[in-house]
Amino acid sequence: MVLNPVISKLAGKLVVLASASPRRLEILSNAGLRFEVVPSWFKETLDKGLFKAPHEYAVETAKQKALEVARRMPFKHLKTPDIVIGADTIVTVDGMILEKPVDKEDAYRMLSSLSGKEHSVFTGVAIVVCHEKENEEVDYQLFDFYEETKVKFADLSDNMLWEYINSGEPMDKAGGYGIQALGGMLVEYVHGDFLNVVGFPLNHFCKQLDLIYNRCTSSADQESVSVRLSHNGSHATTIVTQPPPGLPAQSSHSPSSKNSSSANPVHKVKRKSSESEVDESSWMLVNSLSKHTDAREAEFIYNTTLPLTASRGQVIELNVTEHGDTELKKEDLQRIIDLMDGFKSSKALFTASKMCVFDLLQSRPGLDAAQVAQEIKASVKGTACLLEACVSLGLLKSKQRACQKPVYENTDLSSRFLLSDAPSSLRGYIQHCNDTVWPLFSHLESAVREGANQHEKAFGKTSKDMFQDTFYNSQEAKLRFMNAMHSIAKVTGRAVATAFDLSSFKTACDLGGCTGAMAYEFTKAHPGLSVTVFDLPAVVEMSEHFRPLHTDNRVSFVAGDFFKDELPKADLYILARILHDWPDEKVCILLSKIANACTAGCGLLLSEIFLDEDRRGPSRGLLQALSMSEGKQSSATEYSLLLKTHGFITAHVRHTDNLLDAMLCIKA
Ligand SMILES: Cc1cn([C@H]2C[C@H](O)[C@@H](COP(=O)(O)OP(=O)(O)OP(=O)(O)O)O2)c(=O)[nH]c1=O
Repeated sequence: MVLNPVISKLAGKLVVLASASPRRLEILSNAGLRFEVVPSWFKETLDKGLFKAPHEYAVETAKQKALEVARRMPFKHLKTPDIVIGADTIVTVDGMILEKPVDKEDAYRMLSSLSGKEHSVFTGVAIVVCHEKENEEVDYQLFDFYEETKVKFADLSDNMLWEYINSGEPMDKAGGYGIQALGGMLVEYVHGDFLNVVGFPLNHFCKQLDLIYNRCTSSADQESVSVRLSHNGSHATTIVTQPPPGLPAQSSHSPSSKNSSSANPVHKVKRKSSESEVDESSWMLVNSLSKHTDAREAEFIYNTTLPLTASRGQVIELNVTEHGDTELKKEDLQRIIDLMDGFKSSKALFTASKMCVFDLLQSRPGLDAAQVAQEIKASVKGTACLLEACVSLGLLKSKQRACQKPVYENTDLSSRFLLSDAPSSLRGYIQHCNDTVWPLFSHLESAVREGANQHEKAFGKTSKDMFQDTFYNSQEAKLRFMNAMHSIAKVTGRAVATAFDLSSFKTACDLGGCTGAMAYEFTKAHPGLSVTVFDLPAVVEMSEHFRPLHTDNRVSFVAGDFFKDELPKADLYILARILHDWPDEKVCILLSKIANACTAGCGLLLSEIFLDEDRRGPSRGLLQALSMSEGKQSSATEYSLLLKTHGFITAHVRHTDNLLDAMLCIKA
């Protein structure tokens, strides 16, 4: 192809975009590049004061984003990419660097500082080329560059600014505006690459790829630094050959050049001293990325005492710890054992919970096995085994005085999550897992063979309407199901409710909001918000039982079927754990109804487990899919594209550390 000879060179390679930006995804996929998205976990917290020029900050951040993903993938995704692309966009005005606003006031400050003036938008881009060697070693080559575009804003009145801010558009964009959408109306002129402002300088990127793939024949010719990373042991290895600002550089790079290069972190190893130069002024960035260390938590320490340097193009090899291999094998074995025994642990938890062991030991700590057996009406032998198993799982503690029988009490974990009346009780959901999910999973092989749910085999019912057949077919089953939804919503609700600034919304409607547990979390988190819970009449009539003791009247209930009936009017619709259960046709009906009920600027807050873009995790979401409901599990991008077809623009995506992720979309 003449138009994209370089892009087509990447066909067949595993190209990874280390970015959660939907704009970058769109620009690169529009250019015909095929790639996976693995958003970087690198936190954009480099000290801006340490950089001589703003673009250096953007380039360094882009590098860190790309390297974090390049380093993480062999461990977490068990595959090594061929190329990782990272980018960082910043806006600079009057010597200040503007990134994404943290709230509306911040957006106002940013936009008013841009009003009537010309400013610069810089995007730093890093391309990490990975060469996998024998022994699972990886050489990294790093290429980076930046692009500057000048943008002039018209004079903006306060009214205009606030209307724009209230559209929700500024919040995930550098400088608080999106030139490609409503923000385009604020702009008088653009000098330079427009796509650079949107987040990715495509033209410069193609030129850079051309340099890498067409012009250079050997790595030594290129403006890059190679680093070899070994990941076949318990420690990863890499060394930094070029320090961040403030530390002495080992190799010069021209400040006027838009191409600079460096390579990066990680180590805890023995090095082969013969393969490196020794230099008193050298330094090394050390990151203890041990087998227990998650890259997200890894802490970087500057260690000025290690005399190790490298220059451009030089490959440095470091050894892993001598015991790396042995440790890994032990770990592997343990992992398999944990997987084999996983079902036993689950069932022990379900049984102890069902037999009220945790409630009993909360009210009467210090009982021995015989006393517990008597209370739960079970055999002493069986109870003793169950209690000991719970101790081994960290759910109970046992104490034993000399010559006496052991006595039991709850751990902090069980007091928090396993008591019937704990604020974060998961007992209802655990019971649902025992009574409903467990029987379904015992027919997993049939489910996999048939690609269909196993309700009939597990419960003896046909499942045209799963909810009616399984969850609402008796008063008792309905209460059990509502209890399950209530407990999970109470545990996840706060993280979802506080994921975004919702102050511009006054009324919300929680579709399929069940007992209102999520709705109460939303009203707690947002004092100006009232929430209507919309659910089936059979559910609404029972919702009284779940009403919290202390509440004002900002949560109300309306009975109806969201596929058939008119939806209550609201500024914001909430869909939490709904879409994954329904087939595409039904999802389409529901989203069309929401879209029709929304005027421009209305919000849709979607909360689900978002799969990683490469569908390799999280396992909670992928295991949930095995129950073979008619719906499916999707990634944030897939949800975002789905909602786009219904006229919603994704404003923010949040991967919470809780059980559910969230996405806020605005009706265009
Ligand atoms: C100025 C401007 C920025 N932007 C966006 C591009 C970037 O997505 C964002 C700047 O934030 P970045 O930190 O560069 O990127 P990101 O947080 O969106 O994604 P990641 O860190 O995972 O790579 O601002 C626009 O969409 N339009 C604009 O006009």
